[in-house]
Amino acid sequence: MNVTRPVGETGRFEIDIAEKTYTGADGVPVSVIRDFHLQIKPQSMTVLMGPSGCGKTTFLRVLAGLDQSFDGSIDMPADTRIGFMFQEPRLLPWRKVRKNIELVADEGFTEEDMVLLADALNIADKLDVYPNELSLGLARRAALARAFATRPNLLLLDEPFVSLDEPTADRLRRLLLEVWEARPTTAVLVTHNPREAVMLADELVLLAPRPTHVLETIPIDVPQNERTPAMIEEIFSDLLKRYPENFTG
Ligand SMILES: Nc1ncnc2c1ncn2[C@@H]1O[C@H](COP(=O)(O)OP(=O)(O)OP(=O)(O)O)[C@@H](O)[C@H]1O
Repeated sequence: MNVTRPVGETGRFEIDIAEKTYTGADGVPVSVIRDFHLQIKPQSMTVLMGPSGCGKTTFLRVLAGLDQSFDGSIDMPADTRIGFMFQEPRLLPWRKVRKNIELVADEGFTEEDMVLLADALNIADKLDVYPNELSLGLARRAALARAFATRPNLLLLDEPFVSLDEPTADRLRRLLLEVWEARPTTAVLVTHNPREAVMLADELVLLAPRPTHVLETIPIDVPQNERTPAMIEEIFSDLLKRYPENFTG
């Protein structure tokens, strides 16, 4: 494997994965990512959409540095701190929510920061309970608080709102936007939900089936906080016409 991380040379996030393979149970290598090139704009929200099993989680893990066995290079600013919100909240069940957040928080994270973050995510009254007392929606909020407490400049979110009822998912998307807009962070989010993608993305990236690569990068220029439900529907219908295979109603 040839992994290079020329950290901080460009000040941008520049991803160039020639190939990422897994070895199957039969010992045969399976290519999951191939010829994947993507530039992520600092402080933007990049949303990745692609077919099931195409390699989205694998890509996030490679980007986070959790998986370093690939051919290619990933260039990002030297001081990049990465926050990762996994599909499952992954809170430590034997620690109260507050402790889960404190354990990963950045050094300068104060009680005042904790209160501000908990207020922003509407979990102020849940800080002193254990994770197994939380609904999935609340656990996701706690996981989001934990991700932001690291004060990441690169926040990776793997289907953060999947398996939630729509009103809860919608509230959480708005909370994510509020917290993200308040502390500009480069974010990369994976979703299967096209309306969610249109609501959140500055750049919407369509991915090919496995071995995955970028099919299309679609900028959405209207600021997220100006996107009304009608506008989201309009952008969605337009994309449905232009990319019928990638967007389904
Ligand atoms: N550790 C592993 N070893 C072998 N194969 C793996 C491993 N992890 C994932 N895979 C395979 O790699 C492919 C891509 O998996 P990945 O989880 O990255 O896809 P995904 O696009 O995130 O999927 P989904 O849309 O279902 O969340 C799948 O075929 C999966 O079975």
